[in-house]
Formats: sequence, C-alpha cells, structure tokens
Amino acid sequence: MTSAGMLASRLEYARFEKDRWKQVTQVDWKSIKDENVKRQFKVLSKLGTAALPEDRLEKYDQLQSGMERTYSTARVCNLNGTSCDLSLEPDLSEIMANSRDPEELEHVWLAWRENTGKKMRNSYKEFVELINEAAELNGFSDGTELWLDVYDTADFQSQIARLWDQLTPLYEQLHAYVRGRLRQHYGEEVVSRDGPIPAHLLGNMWSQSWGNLLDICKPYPEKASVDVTPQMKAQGYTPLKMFQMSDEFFTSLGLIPMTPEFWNRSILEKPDDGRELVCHASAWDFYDGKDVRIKQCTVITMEYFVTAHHEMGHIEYYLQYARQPQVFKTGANPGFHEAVGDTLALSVATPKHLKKIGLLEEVINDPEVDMNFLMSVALDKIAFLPFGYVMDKWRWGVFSGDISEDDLNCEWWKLRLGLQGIEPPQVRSEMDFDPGAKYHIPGNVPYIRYFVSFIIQFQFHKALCITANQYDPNDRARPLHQCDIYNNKEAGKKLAKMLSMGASKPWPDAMEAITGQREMDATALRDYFQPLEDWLKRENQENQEIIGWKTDEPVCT
Ligand SMILES: C=C(C[SeH])C(=O)N1CCC[C@H]1C(=O)O
Ligand SMILES: [Zn+2]
Repeated sequence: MTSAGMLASRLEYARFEKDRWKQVTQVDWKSIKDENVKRQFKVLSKLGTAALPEDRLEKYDQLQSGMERTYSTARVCNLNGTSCDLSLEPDLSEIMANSRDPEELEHVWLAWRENTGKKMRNSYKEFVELINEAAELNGFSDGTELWLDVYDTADFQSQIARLWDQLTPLYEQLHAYVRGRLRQHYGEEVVSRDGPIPAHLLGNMWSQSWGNLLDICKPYPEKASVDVTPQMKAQGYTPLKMFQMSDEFFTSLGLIPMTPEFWNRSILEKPDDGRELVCHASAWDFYDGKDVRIKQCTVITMEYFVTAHHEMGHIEYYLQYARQPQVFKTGANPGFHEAVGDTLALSVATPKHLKKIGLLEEVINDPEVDMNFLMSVALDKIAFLPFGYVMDKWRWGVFSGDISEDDLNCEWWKLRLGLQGIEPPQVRSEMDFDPGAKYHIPGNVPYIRYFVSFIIQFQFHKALCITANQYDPNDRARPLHQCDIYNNKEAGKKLAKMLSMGASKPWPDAMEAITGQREMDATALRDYFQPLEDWLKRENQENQEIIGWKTDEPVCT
C-alpha cells in the first residue's frame, strides 16, 4: 500500500473512531451496573490521536512516517569507506556485537546517529507539539498523561522510580564488573577505573543489552558458555526452524499452536528482493482469531532465537484473548504483552533446556558453568533496566515541558550518564539528536512497557516454576535460574488463564491470576540473580573495583 493510501485509510479509520466516540459520550455509561459493559465503555471513551482535527492528524502521520522512513532507509559507510550501503540489520548490529576494534565501533556508532537521529530533530519537535495537542483534546494535561492512562495506576511513575531504586545496587555491581573486564580488554586509556563506560564498547548500538560481551565478561572463561549460536549454525538452523522450535515450546505447555495463516503470511527473514522493510521485529494481530503474523529479519544467533520467543509471546496472547470483545483484545497492560514470550525464554535459555533440544552436548553440573549462564542473562536483563527507564523518563520530560526543546540531546545524555553510567565516544551537542537513533522514538512506541516486562516476567517465571515444581524457595538444589517449565501443562494452564483475560479486568487482577500478587515487585528478579549478586560483590571487592561512576566529565555541550 502506498503511503498516500495508508494515510487515506488512517484518516478514514480516525473518522470511524471519532463517530463511535461521539456516540459513547452521549451515553451515561458510568452508571451502568454491569462491570464488564462499563469497562468496555470506559475504554471507548478515550479517543487518542484521532481527536486531532484532520489536517493536524495528517501532519502527525506525515511526520511519523517521515521519521520512520529516515530510520529504516539509513545506510552508512564502513570504517575504511570501501562500502557505503551498510544497513542496521544485519550489518551494523553485527559489527556492534562482534567487533573489538574501538575505532571501528566508534565510527559505526557516530555514523548511524549522523544518518538517523540528526536528520529527525526538527520533525520530532513538531511531532511532540501534536502529541500534546491530541492529549489535551482527550482531557489530559500532556502526552505523558495520555501515554500512562493505559496503566490505570495513580502513582505509576513513582512505582517505577521505587522499583529502579530497589535494583540500582545490583546494576551498580554489574556495571563495575563489566567496566573492569572492558578495562582489562581495552586498557585504561580506553576504559577508566571510575568513570562511565564508553557506550560504543557495550556490544549493542544503543548499549541497551550487553549480552554480546559474554566472551569478555564470562566469570569463568575456561568453562562452557551458553551462547549456542555456533551449535545453531552447525546444525543448519533456519529462521523457520527457530520459530517451529518456539511453537513447540508453547504447545508443550498446552498453549495454542501457531495457525496456518501465521506460517503462510509471516515474514521471518529479511527479503532479498530489495523491498524496503522496517526490520525491527514486530507481531501483528488481524483480529479474526487466525490471521496473526510476525515480521522479523532473523539472523541465526541465540539472541534472535530468544527474540523469536518474545514475538511468539505476542502471537500466543492474540490467540488466547481472541474471544474477548474487541476493546479487550489487548494486554492487561502493555508490559504484560512484552513479558509473555520473555517469561518462556527464561526456561528456553537454561543449559538444562538447551540440552533437551540438542543445542548443548551435556549439562555439566558445575557451579562455574552456572555462573557463566547467570552472567549471560544479567548482561541482557539487568543491563537493560536503566535503558528501559531512560527511554520514557526522557519522553515524559519532553512531553511535560520539564525538558526544553533546546536541551533535547543534552538532557538525554544527562539521563544516560546518571542512570546507565555510560558516555558517548565523543562529546555530543544540540546539533545531534541521539534519541532518534533508536527505533521506538521515530516509531513513537512507548518504552516503559519493556521495563515493566523485565520486572513482571520474573514474577511470572517464579510463580510458574513453583507450579511446575521446578523451584522451591527452601530448596537450594532447585534455584530459580535453573527452572525450565517445558512440557508442564499445569503451568501452561495458569498462564493461559491470565492470557485469555486480555484487558477485560484491571491488570492487578491478571497479575493475581498467575502470581497471587497484585503489584509489580522486584523481589523475584533479585531472587533469580542472588547467586550472581553475591559473586559480583566478592569479585568486585577482590579486584578493588570502584562501585558507581564519576559524572563530572562533560558528555554534551
Ligand atoms: C522485540 C521488540 C519488538 Se515488541 C522490541 O522492540 N524490544 C524487545 C526488547 C526491548 C525492545 C527493543 O528491541 O528495544
Ligand atoms: Zn514485544
């Protein structure tokens, strides 16, 4: 469909939404006795960006599709300039993951931002005005209030702040350890003893997950690591096989199998016919209970094997709530939708499970191999937390006006430095717009959902592992991080019960259906990583690593 065609259908749908909204506002729905019907009206009483006058909605769509096009068509040159059509997936992501040449990493890091964020700065400023205009037309003060309404939680931002405060000590231990290993690898000239970590050395274009540093950060380098990418390649894994394996895990729990439409209509690898594609992985629901799809430019790596489970989690949720009324065909809250696949992936990634599926020769019952595994999970999950927070803490500040449009980039780096303890390879300025280098900013996808997911997935995992008799808080022989719920129908039944609710009840009810709790709680995450946290404290003490980082060096002027 052409962008003009997409725009026309967007406007047509906005007219439909506005007519429906007008009808709803004429009903005294708040006095309806039936809780389920009242909840449906409450959802329909919110209009979102369709509240904008058509000319402003057209501008909103044009700005967003322009920024997304800039992002998805960006190409950069390699370090020596011999090739200038490197795309993010797979070329630049592969370099950021595997290169150990600081000069090459710095070049790619800077070039990507030069060709994406920097080109979006003015569009984004205008875009923010339209988001706030839409918010006000919905009776909200700004875009932040509009975005957080879906959580229906009065003190949501302070709950997030409290969760981060609880997890900061664990993050600081991991940060100190990783900085120490990077300093050993690159030398003190490149990585200091007490400063922030250079962002381009962390194995990821946005420093959001550090799992690609396992070779440098493995606690016991001589022992097996659990990155089974080599085995996947040796066994001739294809993108299709990766998704079939994921489907098999879901059905082993008694969950709904992928549909024929899914297998016939999904795009599981980057097309080689020159079609431009937004390669960022995504899942799609066509709301008929059968036509569900994934779009993913899959590469044969363990990282993408885990991402496949993440996306399949969205698909399973779509299938489970397919019989709900239309307005309830979504997650209990956006964090729930992001947590489903990741919860199952916590079982899939265990050495025990990788052996079951033939990707690990043997599971050595060796505490050092175990620590290598825990480190691999922490490099993804713990490292991610402050990034997940920064992405929307910055946007909440921009929408509310706490962050002025003249300070967009330096306020971004103030948060990146303060919460993540990272610094850019070169001092940045307000001529740059580094937030635009991350898909979810031009794509206008809220991000706190991933922070919420990384907390609640451990609550779900802990509850399902107890149900599957794979974890007993009082039995050190069965620690949480070794749990694999594969094949357990009881755990699957408990998960399906929550998934089938969709958004028909407030999210604490859905949380209670699985965990017995009614709020987000970081205790399960801390329980999971306790053995590693103890090890990190000892290791950092022995190596006299400094915990925390200096923030006096300028990162943006
Ligand atoms: C996989 C998806 C699509 Se819903 C994603 O955007 N994620 C999953 C983890 C965090 C975030 C990212 O890639 O930045
Ligand atoms: Zn997702």
